[in-house]
Amino acid sequence: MSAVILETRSLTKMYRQTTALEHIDLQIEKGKIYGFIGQNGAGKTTFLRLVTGLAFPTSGTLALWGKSGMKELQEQRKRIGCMIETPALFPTMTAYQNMEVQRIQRGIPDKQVIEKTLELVGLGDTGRKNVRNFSLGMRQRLGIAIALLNTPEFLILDEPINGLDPAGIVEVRNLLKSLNKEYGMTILISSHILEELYQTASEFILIDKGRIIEEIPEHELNERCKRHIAVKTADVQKAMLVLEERLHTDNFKLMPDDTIRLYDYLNDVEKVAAVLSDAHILVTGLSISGDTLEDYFLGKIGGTNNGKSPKS
Ligand SMILES: Nc1ncnc2c1ncn2[C@@H]1O[C@H](COP(=O)(O)OP(=O)(O)OP(=O)(O)O)[C@@H](O)[C@H]1O
Repeated sequence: MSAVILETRSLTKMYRQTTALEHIDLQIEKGKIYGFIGQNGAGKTTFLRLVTGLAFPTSGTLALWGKSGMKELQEQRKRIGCMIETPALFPTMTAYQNMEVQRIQRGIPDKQVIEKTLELVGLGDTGRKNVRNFSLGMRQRLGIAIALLNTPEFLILDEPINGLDPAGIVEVRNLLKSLNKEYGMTILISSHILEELYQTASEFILIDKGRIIEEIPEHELNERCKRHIAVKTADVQKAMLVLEERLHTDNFKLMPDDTIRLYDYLNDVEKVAAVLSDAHILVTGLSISGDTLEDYFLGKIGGTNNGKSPKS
């Protein structure tokens, strides 16, 4: 079993009348990349602030590396690097100078860590260029570099992809993946768009209105969103045989509710219907199903996509 880095039990945060987080039970395991997904106001930042000690819970408990006492938690937090909200950068300074300010503020003695970290995030060659001339992707990477100054084991990033263009998203994605792969760093990243964290995170935690609505690994998410023809019939065994023998495919799966998911012939549903009908199989349902990631997320939280109802 993987080591647990963060564990919360019934973690709750109230702001006067607003319940920002309600009874959050979560476990973050070592070595994984977690995508923390929720719409604006869902409670993501509040959760990350509680973990990093920027705010205190109203009730519930939080443990880091198994430690939960106030003093011990503060000690363990030294093992965390975080970027919560936009990093405060000095635009008229270089990347190196910005890092130096942070290093001194945080009392990190080793000066060499700056060059090493800038290299790591791909900003080693920015020399005398001022931060105001950086692209958004470069600024985000500099923000991440600042979070990495203390060589953390657990990296927490709040919306690091927000506002980035596709090239910037790829830059940040590659960086996070390599930090995870090369250094075994555990990473928790928040976003309001599931699609953005797809291909970066290996686990997804969906949050809505202060509550966790789902925790799902990437492969299961793919499985659920994969487009397929859903075949419903009482004669499941015979239908599967017909698919194999007459359509020459074994690219299907029998689901627990006895629906057959066929991943072939998506452009020729009529052929599937005809073949099953020729074999005298009574088909009670035949439709193309499968969500886009965003539809899936909106379906989970009961929202809509541009006024369209989410698919079930
Ligand atoms: N300091 C605060 N005082 C009062 N209410 C707050 C405070 N911080 C957050 N809230 C409220 O708590 C809820 C959760 O906010 P939070 O910022 O954690 O959401 P979020 O998922 O991070 O969204 P966003 O991406 O918009 O920041 C919201 O209703 C927000 O208005």
